Parts: sequence; structure tokens; C-alpha cells
Amino acid sequence: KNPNEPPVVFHWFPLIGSTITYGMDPPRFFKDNKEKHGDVFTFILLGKKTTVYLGTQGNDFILNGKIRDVSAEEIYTVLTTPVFGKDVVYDCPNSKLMEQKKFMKIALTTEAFRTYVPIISDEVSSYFKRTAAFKGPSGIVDLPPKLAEITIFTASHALQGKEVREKFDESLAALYHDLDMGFSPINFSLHWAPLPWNNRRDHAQRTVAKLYMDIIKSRRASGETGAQDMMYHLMNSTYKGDVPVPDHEIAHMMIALLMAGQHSSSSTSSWIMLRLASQPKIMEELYDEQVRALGADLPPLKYEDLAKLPLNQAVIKETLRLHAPIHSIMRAVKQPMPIPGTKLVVPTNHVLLAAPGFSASDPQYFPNPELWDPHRWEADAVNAPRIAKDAAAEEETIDYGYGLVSKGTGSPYLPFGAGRHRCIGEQFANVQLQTIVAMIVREFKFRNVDGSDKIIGTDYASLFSRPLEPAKIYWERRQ
Ligand code: HEM
Ligand SMILES: N#Cc1ccc(COc2ccc(/C=C/c3ccc(C(F)(F)[C@](O)(Cn4cnnn4)c4ccc(F)cc4F)nc3)cc2)cc1
Repeated sequence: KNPNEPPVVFHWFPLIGSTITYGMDPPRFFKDNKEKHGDVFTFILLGKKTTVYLGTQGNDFILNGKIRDVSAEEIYTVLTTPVFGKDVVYDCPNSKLMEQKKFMKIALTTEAFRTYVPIISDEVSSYFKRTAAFKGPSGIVDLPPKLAEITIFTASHALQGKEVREKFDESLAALYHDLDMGFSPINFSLHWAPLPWNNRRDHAQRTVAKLYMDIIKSRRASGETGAQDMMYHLMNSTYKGDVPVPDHEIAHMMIALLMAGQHSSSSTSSWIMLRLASQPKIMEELYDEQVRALGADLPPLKYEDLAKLPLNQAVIKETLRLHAPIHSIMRAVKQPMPIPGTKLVVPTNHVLLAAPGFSASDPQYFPNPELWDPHRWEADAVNAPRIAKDAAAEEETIDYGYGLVSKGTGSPYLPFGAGRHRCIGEQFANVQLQTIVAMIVREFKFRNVDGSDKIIGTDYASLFSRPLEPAKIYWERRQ
């Protein structure tokens, strides 16, 4: 037992290690082991020595790690490259990923969001008009699958473009499903296995990539510059040295953005609706907020309206505090990493694991942390967050080549990560989620089937944590 290495979590078997206890309930696993070992401890995950570093210092140590010390691509590429395709995201040097994130951000501007809000709200209204599950005045429905559909229709139409949206009514939905089956944590180790679902994943990746490349060719041939969607901007981007982005890389980035947006938003929107069903009072407050801010006739939603709905925004913020879709962020250790303030050194054969969501449930920062209380984000709220008002730390930003990003130093609330690998989809996700919630609040009232304030458990087995299914709620159409 090496005194300079973090303590190892007890386990019976070398390969399995603590995979099951961690995989079943990561927050529970982190809490139990923090009590035994403190903020830094090592456990065996699928045969790999995985060193967890909890708390804001852990978040900083891992998410702001130097490029010579930590690598995201080394861990993630086995999972993402078979799904996205080659030469993009984690299948290329980090410097190339930074340029790709710069290109992606060009399509994610407030000007673009102005056009996205009507698209998203129309997709939501027409969805509820045509789907059988919401026929009549009221009923009981298993929510998550419905929200997964709403998410893919709204994101594909707004972000991917009309041609892609129309394909989801035909072949693309099934192909997306096959692609999705390959997007599972089991593939962290079995990515190579010629398992049936990996073959379907590979066929789907090639077919979807071809679909995108055909759209690129037809747009280039017709020269139409239609909507300023993601594909348009990627087609007009060049790497440094004026190298145009090859068509297959555009297609593969489009798949990556589709997968990113889909899982994170559908999980989050499901949690939002289930939380509103468990606290119907909040759903009424959201409706009243719209009537007060936009007028009782509730005119068609536009981008500028979202800023007039603070409770609507807080509902998303509070949901991401308790239900961050990415519960574990991992990095390979490239050279021994001394942990400041201790005599511990993390060796190179370890994987680092940050769990930003853990500090978002820490009573030190969030009074009554288990309470879903969107009002806590208002000024002078009873459960207001206790986050160090250290202006310097709060402002600390850095530019890795795709614009200024927050280092998140000292922040216990990082659902979008921090530092070099920080999310670039935060603003799009907020526009999409705020619009979906606002449109649903206009049409429906939700409550739990048994009228209780209970909330369903979390499924941690897939890549993005999400509600256990089925998750049924009672809905009624607002008069
Ligand atoms: C509620 C919605 C979302 C959440 C909670 C979320 C969360 C995150 C987190 C935690 C990271 C950091 C991953 C790491 O450090 O390993 C990340 C990175 C990223 N996300 Fe998101 N995301 C969301 C939506 C989106 C959307 C809609 C897009 C695209 C339109 C997107 C694209 C990306 C990209 C490109 C990265 C960069 C990965 C890297 O640099 O390694 N995300 N996201
Ligand atoms: N037995 C067992 C057993 C064992 C263990 C477990 C559970 O163990 C774990 C451990 C780690 C993880 C990590 C999640 C993880 C990481 C990276 C990514 C990503 F890269 F894919 C993403 O960041 C995703 N993203 C970003 N923004 N929105 N989406 C992304 C980036 C850029 C991009 F362009 C497209 C992207 F979509 N996705 C998810 C999940 C579960 C269960 C069961």
C-alpha cells in the first residue's frame, strides 16, 4: 500500500472492483467513500484504477488540468468515435477539437436563437396536436419517451435543419436508435466486441453520415444559403491555414451534436416535467408568470420573451442542479499529478473522475439540497445558494481557442463542466428547454397519478443519468 497514492476502496474482485456499486448509484457511492476516505480515493471501474477527487478543489484539479497532465480523448474516443465517426471530437488532437468547437459556436448565436424559438414552439404545439397519447381532455402518460421525441424534433429542426428534421419522420428515427444503442457505458470496455448492437451501430453511423453528406452536396450544388443552421456554418468554416472542413468531418460533427443535444436535453426535460408533476403549484406559478409578463392572450413565443420569465429559467437551473445528465467526467492521467496540499501523487495508469453534481447537493453550498426549489435562485430566497461571492474566482475565464470560457473555480454548480472541455451547447440547451417548458405550461396541468409529491428514481446505467422508466403522470388540458 503506497502512502503517496490515494486510499483504495475495498473490493473483492480485481476486474469488477467497485463497478457495480458505483454504476448503480454514483452519488451514494461518492458519499459513502467520502465519509471513509475524504475527497480523494481510488476505486476499480471496469478494471481501471479510477481516482475520484470530490468538491470544488477536485473539480478545479480535473477540469482545469493541463493538457500535458490529463487527456479526455484517451478515455472517451472508444465510446464516441464509433458513434460520431472518425477525425472529429476525440478522434483528433485536442487543438483540432478546439477549432471544431469554435466552428460549432458560430451557429449558436442569439441571432440564430431568434429563429430557433418559433421553430421549437411550432414543433411542440404540432406534436401535441398529432400525438395519440394526448388526445381528449386528460389522461395518464409515460412521459420520458414523449419528451425524447419532442427533443429530437425540436433540436433536429432548429439545429440540424429542415431536411434532417423531415428525415426523422422516415428512416432516420430507426437509424438514430441503432446509433444510440452503441452509446452505452458498456462500450467503454466492449467497444471492440463484434456484438450485434455494435454492428448495427457501425451500419447506422455509415448510413447517417452518408445522409448528411448527400445534404451537404445538394446544398452546395443548389448554392441556396437557406437557414443559418449548423450545417451551413460548418460548410463555411476553415481550419487554420485556410483548410476547408472535409465533408465527412462536417457529417461526423453533425452526428456528435445530434447525440450531445438529444441525450442531455431529453433527460433534463423529462426531469423538469416529472418535478412539475410532483409540485403542481410551481407549474401554476409558471403559467401566471407568462400571463403577467406576456399578457393573458399568450402571444406566440419569441426569443426576447424568455428573458422575461425568470421562474421558467430557474426551473431549468434547479433541475440541472439535482439531475445533471453527465454525473461523471473522466480524464486519463498522462504524467504523475501531485495533489496540492497533500503528499498524494496520482500515477499515470490511473483515470481521474470528477463529479461536479456531487457538490451541487452539498448542504454547505445549498440549504435543503434535496429539495427541488426553483425559487432558491431568486435574490434573498430562504434556500439561496451559499456560493463564495469571491468576484475574482467567479470571473476567472480563459480562452482555449473557441472563446472565453469560465474556469468554474470554486463553483459547486457546474452542470456544463468547466475549462478546456466545457460545454458549448449551454445557451442552445437553455433556449430549447425554456421554450419547450413554456409551451407545455400553456397547454397542460400535470400531477402525479397518486397525487403525491414523490419523484421517481434515477437510472445511472446508461451514459446520461435519466429517470427510471416508465415514469407515468396524470395530465389535463388547461381550459
Ligand atoms: C442540458 C444540456 C447539456 C448539458 C448538461 C451538457 C453538459 C456538458 C458537460 C458536463 C460537458 C463537459 C464534458 C467533459 O468535460 O468531459 C459538455 C461538453 C460539451 N457539450 Fe454539452 N451539455 C448539454 C447540451 C449540449 C448541447 C445541446 C450541445 C450541442 C449543441 C453540446 C455539445 C457539447 C460539446 C461540443 C462539448 C465539448 C466536449 C469537449 O470539449 O471535450 N452539449 N457538455
Ligand atoms: N457495469 C457497469 C456500469 C459502469 C459505469 C456506469 C456509469 O459510468 C459512467 C461513467 C462515465 C460516464 C461519462 C459520460 C459521458 C462522457 C462523455 C460524453 C460525450 F463525450 F459524448 C459528450 O460529452 C456528451 N455531451 C456533452 N454535452 N452533451 N452531451 C459529448 C461531447 C462532445 C460532443 F461533440 C458530443 C458529445 F456527446 N457523454 C457522456 C457515464 C457513465 C454504468 C454502468
